[in-house]
Amino acid sequence: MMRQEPVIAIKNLNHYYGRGALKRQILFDINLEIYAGEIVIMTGPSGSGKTTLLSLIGGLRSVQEGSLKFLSEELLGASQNQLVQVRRKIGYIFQAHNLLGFLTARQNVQMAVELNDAVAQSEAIAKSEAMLTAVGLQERINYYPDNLSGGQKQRIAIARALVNHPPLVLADEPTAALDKQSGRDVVEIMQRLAKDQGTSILLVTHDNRILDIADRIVEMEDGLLARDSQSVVSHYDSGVRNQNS
Ligand SMILES: Nc1ncnc2c1ncn2[C@@H]1O[C@H](COP(=O)(O)OP(=O)(O)OP(=O)(O)O)[C@@H](O)[C@H]1O
Repeated sequence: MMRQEPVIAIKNLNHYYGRGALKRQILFDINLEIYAGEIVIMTGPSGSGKTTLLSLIGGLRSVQEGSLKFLSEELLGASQNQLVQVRRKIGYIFQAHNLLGFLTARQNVQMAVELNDAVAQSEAIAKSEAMLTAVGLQERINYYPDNLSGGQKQRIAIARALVNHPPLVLADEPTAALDKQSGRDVVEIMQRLAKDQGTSILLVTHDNRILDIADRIVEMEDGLLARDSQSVVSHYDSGVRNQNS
């Protein structure tokens, strides 16, 4: 079977901050492909370039050198308008969930639906409630974020990121502020929804307790992609192990 086009295809990507004498290279010759439905976890020490790479993939920063394709569309040289269109096709989940405090759980999700396409309000409400139910918040639909736990707030953020069925979700430390069980719940919900919808997830984390949800783990080190496990236990490895046991 032929493999589909990757959702993300990065080739020989370099990135720099500063200019003139202060110019400093932050990313070095990054090569990475992410396919539909894949969950990729990115780890690496602080300052290794993870957030920079995530922001380039998310169309939040302009690509300077190399090639970065989102759904076959080249982002090197893309206009601001093109980047806006790309951002519309991506769900973002950040450590600080960025919910609006004066809106209820449902209204926070509904806003994402209404910003994205011209749907009737009743349909936007129905979609938002269905998504909040999918993340287990059916009893909390009309609550304000301040009256919910950290894990529940993060589940609203997941519902908001996934409600438009984006091909890609970018998550930066989504479990950082959560206790062990809530963090686990949150990533398992992300995993289930991603598999159901065929969404790819790129998740940056320092949280070793959630590595097992990944199809692949990539590791950044000093601006280089130091390690890329094509799968956590490759078929080849498990085959060899079986033969020898
Ligand atoms: N806007 C900026 N201008 C100049 N330098 C920056 C800027 N943003 C980040 N850097 C530098 O680029 C390097 C990579 O930063 P980045 O935030 O991508 O790392 P990170 O791996 O995400 O770190 P952390 O895990 O702490 O979030 C760091 O040395 C940082 O100081």
